[in-house]
Amino acid sequence: MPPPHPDAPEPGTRLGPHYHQCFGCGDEVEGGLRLHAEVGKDSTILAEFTVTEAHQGAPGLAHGGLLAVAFDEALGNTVGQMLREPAVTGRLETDFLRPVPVGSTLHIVGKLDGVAGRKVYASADGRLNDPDGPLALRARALFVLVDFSHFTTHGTADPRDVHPDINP
Ligand SMILES: CCCCC/C=C\C/C=C\C/C=C\C/C=C\CCCC(=O)SCCNC(=O)CCNC(=O)[C@H](O)C(C)(C)COP(=O)(O)OP(=O)(O)OC[C@H]1O[C@@H](n2cnc3c(N)ncnc32)[C@H](O)[C@@H]1OP(=O)(O)O
Repeated sequence: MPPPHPDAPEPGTRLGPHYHQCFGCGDEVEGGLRLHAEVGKDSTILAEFTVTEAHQGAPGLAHGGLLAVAFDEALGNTVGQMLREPAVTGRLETDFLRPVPVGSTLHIVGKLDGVAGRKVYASADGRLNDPDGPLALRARALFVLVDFSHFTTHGTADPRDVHPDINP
């Protein structure tokens, strides 16, 4: 494991949206997850997602795909904040261990597991309603480090922006 980047934010730092229209963390998206995140101890990212009626798959229960979005977001944040390099999800694997009811808050802890060239391995646990609550989901992901041109070539990011819309 490489150490965190020297510019990685300190434990306790609250992290704003990395992009205001991001479905996972953006504050301008109707029905988005509005995931809140902060830096935890030992290079972890702590994220919270409260399930609303907009996130249902069955009556009163969260949709599994949306829960996977929360993990994609928390894991992407873990990789981006700790390595301070742009990366995209190559693979995301999610174990759904307990139903997640509307109104509950998932407490997600993301951590880096390893780096091999451009491949970054990360994993996260999600607990119900309390950081020590019952384990509801577990996810593992492979992110691939990319140049910022990935977002200007394939998306609509402005090539003049060296840094995308990232807070802080
Ligand atoms: C400018 C400064 C910026 C600083 C940034 C700082 C801070 C950022 C902070 C915070 C960010 C916060 C939050 C982020 C939040 C959310 C995250 C959401 C992320 C997403 O939601 S993002 C959308 C979904 N995502 C995609 O849209 C990807 C589509 N895809 C591709 O764009 C290509 O597919 C790509 C680029 C992945 C690879 O393409 P490529 O041509 O560049 O590289 P290549 O194929 O050679 O792969 C290289 C090595 O990865 C292995 N590999 C690749 N894919 C694999 C797989 N699936 N399974 C197993 N291994 C895989 C290969 O096997 C090879 O391994 P090896 O080196 O060992 O041969």
